[in-house]
Amino acid sequence: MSVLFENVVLIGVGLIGGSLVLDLKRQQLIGHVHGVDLDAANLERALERHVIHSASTIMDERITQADLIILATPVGTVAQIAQALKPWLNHTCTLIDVGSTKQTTIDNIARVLPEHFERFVATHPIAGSDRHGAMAAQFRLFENKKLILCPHTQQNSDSYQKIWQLWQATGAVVSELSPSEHDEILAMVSHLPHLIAYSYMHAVVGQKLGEQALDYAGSGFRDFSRIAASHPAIWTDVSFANQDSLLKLIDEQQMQLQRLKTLIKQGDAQALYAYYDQAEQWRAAWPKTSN
Ligand SMILES: NC(=O)C1=CN([C@@H]2O[C@H](COP(=O)(O)OP(=O)(O)OC[C@H]3O[C@@H](n4cnc5c(N)ncnc54)[C@H](O)[C@@H]3O)[C@@H](O)[C@H]2O)C=CC1
Ligand SMILES: O=C(O)C(=O)Cc1ccc(O)cc1
Repeated sequence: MSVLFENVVLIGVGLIGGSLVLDLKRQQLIGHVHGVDLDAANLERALERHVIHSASTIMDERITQADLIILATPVGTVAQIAQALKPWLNHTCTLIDVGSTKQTTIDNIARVLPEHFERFVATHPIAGSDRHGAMAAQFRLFENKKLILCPHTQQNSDSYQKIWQLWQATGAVVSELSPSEHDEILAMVSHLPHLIAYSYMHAVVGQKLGEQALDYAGSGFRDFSRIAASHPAIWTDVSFANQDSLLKLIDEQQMQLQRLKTLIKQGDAQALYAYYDQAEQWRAAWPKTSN
């Protein structure tokens, strides 16, 4: 495949943005990568690790040369970054994001950069970890992982096709969802699980023996709580951006816990067994249909 983009600006040189440009540079699908990040020390590490070729803590005239801009910062920063980009964007530049929620980002780009909206492609890799920053960037993070594109009504087909190709080149399995479906679905399988993991840490440590209890926790607790070590900036922004879906799901979760409480209090072993058995079957069947 020939070079897809000659001049890339990566805004947010962290786990996701850094991993994406590492793969694309290795395959020579992109040329020069200029990193922009608020954190100067993080940019130093990115330069040392050859994640990016040049770096800046501010938007400047280098943006005008970009034929691809990758937005890889927490979703709550998008409107303000779009505003800062506005004076520098050339009209043929493709703009993408990698954020965990899609609707508010699409709305913000349409509002702040209306003349550029057709060249904005909303993307979301369902891959990552609880690590963050340029030191966490790694090759092949997206291989065999799902990648969701959320096309919008004004989509420029040239930008869209190229971004599809770009993600396919990382080994990701690309599919499409509408932004609203995306946010509703990801609330269930990614966002609420993170919020529950955070809240469970509070529930445990809030107990009299809580801190001591952590010394005795095993692999089940390790698996369940790993995502509570994720960066709070990401999840604070996700919580607000996807609040409609999340608030409904929190209510639903409270009802499920209430149901458990009732079954235990009633001593209804049969109903409790059936409840666990059903969940066990759904979970056991799941990896067969997932990549
Ligand atoms: N962590 C994960 O596993 C996944 C995260 N995402 C999404 O990818 C995006 C990036 O997340 P990560 O790479 O995990 O985060 P990260 O924390 O590793 O990297 C984000 C970088 O953005 C910088 N930053 C924050 N605000 C900024 C601003 N206003 N201007 C310039 N730089 C700024 C930070 O200093 C940091 O270096 C987020 O929108 C997140 O929702 C998507 C898939 C997986
Ligand atoms: O740490 C994990 O396992 C994750 O769930 C990673 C993750 C975090 C945020 C996303 O939007 C997508 C994937």
